[in-house]
Amino acid sequence: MVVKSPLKRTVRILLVGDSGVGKTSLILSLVSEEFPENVPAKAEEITIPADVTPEQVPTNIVDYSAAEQSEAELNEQIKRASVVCIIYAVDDDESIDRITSHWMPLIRQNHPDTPCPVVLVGNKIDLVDYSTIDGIFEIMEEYSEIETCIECSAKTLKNISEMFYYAQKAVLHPTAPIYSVEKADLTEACKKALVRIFKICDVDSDGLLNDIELNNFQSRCFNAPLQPQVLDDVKAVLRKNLDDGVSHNCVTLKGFLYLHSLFIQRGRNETTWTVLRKFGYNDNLNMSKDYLFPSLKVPSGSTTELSHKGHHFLTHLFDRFDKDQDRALSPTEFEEMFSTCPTPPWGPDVGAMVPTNEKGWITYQGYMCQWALMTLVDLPRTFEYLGYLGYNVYENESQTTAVQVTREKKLDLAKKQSSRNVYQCHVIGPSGSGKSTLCRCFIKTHLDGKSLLSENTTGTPTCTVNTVQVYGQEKILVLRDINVRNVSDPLLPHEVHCDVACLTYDVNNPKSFEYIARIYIKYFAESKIPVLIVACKDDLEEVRQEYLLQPANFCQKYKILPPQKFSVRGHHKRDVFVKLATMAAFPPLRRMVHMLLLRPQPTEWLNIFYRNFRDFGVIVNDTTVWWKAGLSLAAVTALGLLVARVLHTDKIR
Ligand SMILES: Nc1nc2c(ncn2[C@@H]2O[C@H](COP(=O)(O)OP(=O)(O)OP(=O)(O)O)[C@@H](O)[C@H]2O)c(=O)[nH]1
Ligand SMILES: Nc1nc2c(ncn2[C@@H]2O[C@H](COP(=O)(O)OP(=O)(O)OP(=O)(O)O)[C@@H](O)[C@H]2O)c(=O)[nH]1
Ligand SMILES: [Ca+2]
Ligand SMILES: [Ca+2]
Repeated sequence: MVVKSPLKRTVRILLVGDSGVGKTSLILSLVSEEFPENVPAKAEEITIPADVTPEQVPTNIVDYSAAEQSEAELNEQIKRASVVCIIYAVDDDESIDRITSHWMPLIRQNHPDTPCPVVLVGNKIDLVDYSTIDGIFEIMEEYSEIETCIECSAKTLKNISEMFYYAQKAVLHPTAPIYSVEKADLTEACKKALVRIFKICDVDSDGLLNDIELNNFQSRCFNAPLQPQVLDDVKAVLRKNLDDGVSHNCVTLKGFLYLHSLFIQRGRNETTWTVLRKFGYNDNLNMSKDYLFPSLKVPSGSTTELSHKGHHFLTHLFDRFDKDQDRALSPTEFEEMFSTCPTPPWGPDVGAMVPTNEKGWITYQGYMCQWALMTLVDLPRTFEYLGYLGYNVYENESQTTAVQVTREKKLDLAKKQSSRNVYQCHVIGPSGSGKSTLCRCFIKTHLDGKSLLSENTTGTPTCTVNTVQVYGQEKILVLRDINVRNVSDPLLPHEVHCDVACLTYDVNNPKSFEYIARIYIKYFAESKIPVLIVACKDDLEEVRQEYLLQPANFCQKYKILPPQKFSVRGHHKRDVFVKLATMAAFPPLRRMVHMLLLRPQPTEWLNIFYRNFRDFGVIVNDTTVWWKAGLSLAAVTALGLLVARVLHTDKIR
């Protein structure tokens, strides 16, 4: 698939100029390829089909005649035109003076916002043996929207098709936005765009484009490789004209910019424009909305994750910019990576949300988690940044291929397993029960319990993201700390809705369980959302909860997994996260049927498992059902994980 360039759909060429200069004759000469002796005052509007025009764009040619049209009609036509050709007769000085005294002001007046490109056409050169071009150049300097001038003759047909070609080009590849004739240099906006393009093409980020990078650039933009001879010629031109256009046999940024100004000076604007459009720029040299925000339909109940391609692209990007290969991005590496974007996609506070190294620099894992989170909660932003980073150019397709839309949740539920890789877990519990600490533990794997507790936690974000292994497969879990101000405040639907809920209480606080018991009964007991109750601060003394049921009994009554003990000072802090991710990945198993044995002899769990089944009169089925997680039995045991037997939920209900 080739990325569609945001070209204008039709080109509308309007011919204006004083009476008798030859407008109608020019149009009819073009169409009939011979000079018509007798012409009407005004030619009918002509449409040239795309395939016979040099730029493959349908083109309308519109005549104007003062004899047939009012001032108002003329203004209307000027407004509708995508380019205006002002025709003068080379033998008529009056018609030349009128370019500046009448026509240019009239055109400007009708295009107050964005200038309309203009082509100056001197007709009837068959009548004189001099050129008017010198005087015309002066006018061109005065009006930047005048793209070109040309002298021609309707009578001898000289430069007739060229005139219409230039008009078409003036619309499709205008000079004014990219090159300042006055300064004889690229415009600032064009330079900025080309610098970004240079950086994206500079795959090894050494500030130079080597032959391979140049070739890739050429193939991507023009769908054809550079001939080796052409490469040498290009470098020879640079060496001849610039001191530092070539370095180590590679093209420098300065050389790259110089080449573009050379193309434009030679009238080859289309070369530069093709490059700019390929990299997403519109006619105003902004990155176009269509390019940055492709549309992708996401049914409700589905989520968005990075596809294999997206993952691959971002991994490659990371490797490119992790210059010292320490698997983390230093501030400089981070800045370099996002230098092709208007601003970085996330700020320095990201360290509080995803894994970092000891220095607080985002690790590869943290970086991928951050992208996963963005793709989940703010897909347009993922598209936008992939666009800035050059995904479309590298892959030669739209950013939508970097993302996959997951199957609707109800299908996951029906199939009793999920195809997703990213899950959302809501952490809910009374104030002080240890929610924030739990979330911090999730990402600060390099800190011990003591440092975790002593860390200054003000401004703790509501989200933490990390990877978790579920049966040997890497899943991403997003923990969202649901801050409830008052115990009596109701939870909003978006605070309830998630893939798994983690309800926390403080074993040391007798009043803390009641809150989550009520939350469970009110919001989760009847829902399909799996719930894990977490007994926090397990290192402190466990006290009796002031509630009609003690936590373990409560779980039994509601047929949910028994409370998972957790302490920042504990040794197996990750168990809780693995359990949450597993429950999210296998949603129908919200009742305790689903067991995950984390270490070879976690007899405690195994016992509870069987005991619970006995308690509820469930017959334990002996056949072991292995999840189709793509893992063989051997692989699972080799990983030290044991998947327990599973019963169909239906049997318990
Ligand atoms: N010698 C010469 N005569 C031309 C040329 N082009 C047009 N003419 C003549 O100039 C006269 C005016 O031409 P038109 O095509 O009617 O000019 P126009 O600009 O359409 O004029 P209005 O319709 O009055 O606005 C006619 O007699 C044409 O034959 C040319 O290239 N060379
Ligand atoms: N001993 C011990 N103290 C803990 C543990 N977890 C958290 N704490 C302490 O308990 C207090 C509350 O912990 P937080 O994580 O802030 O609790 P929270 O649920 O986020 O509270 P709010 O933000 O008010 O809703 C803090 O002083 C923590 O240091 C733990 O495992 N053991
Ligand atoms: Ca006419
Ligand atoms: Ca690094």
